[in-house]
Amino acid sequence: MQSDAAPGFNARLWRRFLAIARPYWRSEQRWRAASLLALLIVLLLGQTAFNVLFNHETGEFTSALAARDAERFWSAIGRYTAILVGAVPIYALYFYVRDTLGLRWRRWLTDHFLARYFDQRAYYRLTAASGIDNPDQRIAEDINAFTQQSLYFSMIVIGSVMQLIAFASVLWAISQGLVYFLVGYAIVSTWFAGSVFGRRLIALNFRQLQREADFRYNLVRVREHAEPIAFHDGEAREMAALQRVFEALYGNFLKVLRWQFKLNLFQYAHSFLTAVLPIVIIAHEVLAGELEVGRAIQAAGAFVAILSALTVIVDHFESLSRFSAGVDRLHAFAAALDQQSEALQRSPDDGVQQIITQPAFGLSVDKLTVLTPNREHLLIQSLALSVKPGEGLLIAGASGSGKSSLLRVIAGLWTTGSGQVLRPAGADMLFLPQQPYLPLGNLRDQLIYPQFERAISDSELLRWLERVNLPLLADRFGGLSAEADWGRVLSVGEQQRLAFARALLAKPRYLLLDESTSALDAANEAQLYGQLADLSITPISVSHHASLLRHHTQVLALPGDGSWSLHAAQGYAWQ
Ligand SMILES: Nc1ncnc2c1ncn2[C@@H]1O[C@H](COP(=O)(O)OP(=O)(O)OP(=O)(O)O)[C@@H](O)[C@H]1O
Repeated sequence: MQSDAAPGFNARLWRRFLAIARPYWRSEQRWRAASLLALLIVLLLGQTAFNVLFNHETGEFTSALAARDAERFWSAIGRYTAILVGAVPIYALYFYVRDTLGLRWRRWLTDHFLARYFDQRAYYRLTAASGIDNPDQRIAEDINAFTQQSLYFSMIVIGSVMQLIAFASVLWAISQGLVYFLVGYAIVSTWFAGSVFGRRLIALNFRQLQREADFRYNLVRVREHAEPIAFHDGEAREMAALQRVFEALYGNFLKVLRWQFKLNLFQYAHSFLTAVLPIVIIAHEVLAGELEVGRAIQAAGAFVAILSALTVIVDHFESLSRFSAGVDRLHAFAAALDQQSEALQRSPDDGVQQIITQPAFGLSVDKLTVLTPNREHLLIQSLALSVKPGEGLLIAGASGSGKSSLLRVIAGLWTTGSGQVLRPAGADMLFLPQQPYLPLGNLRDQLIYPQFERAISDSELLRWLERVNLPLLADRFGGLSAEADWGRVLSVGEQQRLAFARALLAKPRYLLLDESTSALDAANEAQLYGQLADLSITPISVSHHASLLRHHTQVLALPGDGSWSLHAAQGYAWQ
């Protein structure tokens, strides 16, 4: 898996963050989002106000205790309790609103990325070309982390500014020297944290996200290919591969931990010093009787509040570095999706030739030259043919000669090469692969995929199952509403017949069959092809079965060197 460029903590990251964040705040949901954000800021203001009040009362009852003034002490405690009653709901509501807004943002951004992921089959092209590892993780987890963390950090920054304003006057009134010291201290510690830990931790966290995703992807592959692995007795090899991927994850995590340890040393030294420094600095005023103890405590509280506001970056360094790694991963994903769509929109004048597909009633190709997606191999050169309705085409040739590739071109999945394809649009042309795709869902879903909204009666669906020689299938699983992992519980031949029933039901004018009946016996195969003729569906088949000749009118022979020849199916001498 190719890695994205190493990230950094800089203006570029900020621009990337804005590029991902901005669309939601300009979307149709912006008013709702803005109101929740405004509410959040109000709640944050409330929190800051309560922090100041708490700090003040803490100073008050400490001074009262020091002066052994019971009345002053109990009245301060009374006020403290009243403040508490007001503060608790504000604090709780703050988190509820923040996370609700985060969740709404996540839903919008997920929809947004999913739409781009499925637009013009980007999910298909991405796997082949872009070098974007684990798009699933980017959609499922990176978006979640992005929305949550963006709000978390924004609120921290806004809260810090409020805290700064609220406490600055308190501290200024008590000790101006402390304010000067504090500003210098904040600048030095932020600079130190940034220069020593910055780049390093971000790059390590970036790699960690990637390795975690790789590990999970490898585990998913084992689950998906459990049967072939078991047939191969491949456990040792799979386990070794998984251990290797995990070792890479482990090694990187160890490095993260070592740097976290150093960062923690610094952060704890920083925070303990913060607790004691202000008292040390103003102790002489208290000792000289110029300042009440409570005022000193209040000053120390204000000092800590302001310092934490000024050093937000130091305090949140670890999570900020993970956040920026996630921003980079999402940005790379978005950029790859944009690239895909730009490449598709590029006109032939841009110098890169593409196969042009246009809608038509029948199917024909002209001057069609097909290259592999990396443009390295010429598969077919200057092909010209037309398939009239009712006159099926059988594509024959050695393995690797480009038979399936031609179907991919006709289906519009590949555009590398030149020439023209005229083909029926949309549902008038359908594709049946050798290994059928059986989506998650019940038996009914398998038959009507992908048009789930189509209303077809159960009796009709059952009739279609009978027509592909699966009369007992529904009964066997408890009816059409039965759910199962169909790819596992059905034999490949049954899966092929089920997919065939789906194709018959959709009744396209042309059906592309890529060895779609390879697992069936000759009688079943003949019966299915017979159904195509009954429904006036014209087959364009890739097959190694000579028995299929009689269901087609023409044969396209591909020897594998780019050349081709077209023959009448009747009397064709199968090689
Ligand atoms: N995504 C791809 N990128 C690069 N080369 C590819 C890609 N897909 C297929 N090829 C290559 O293109 C050639 C033709 O592949 P294709 O799948 O069309 O063969 P085929 O004639 O259908 O073979 P078979 O009968 O074995 O299924 C092969 O050499 C294959 O390795």
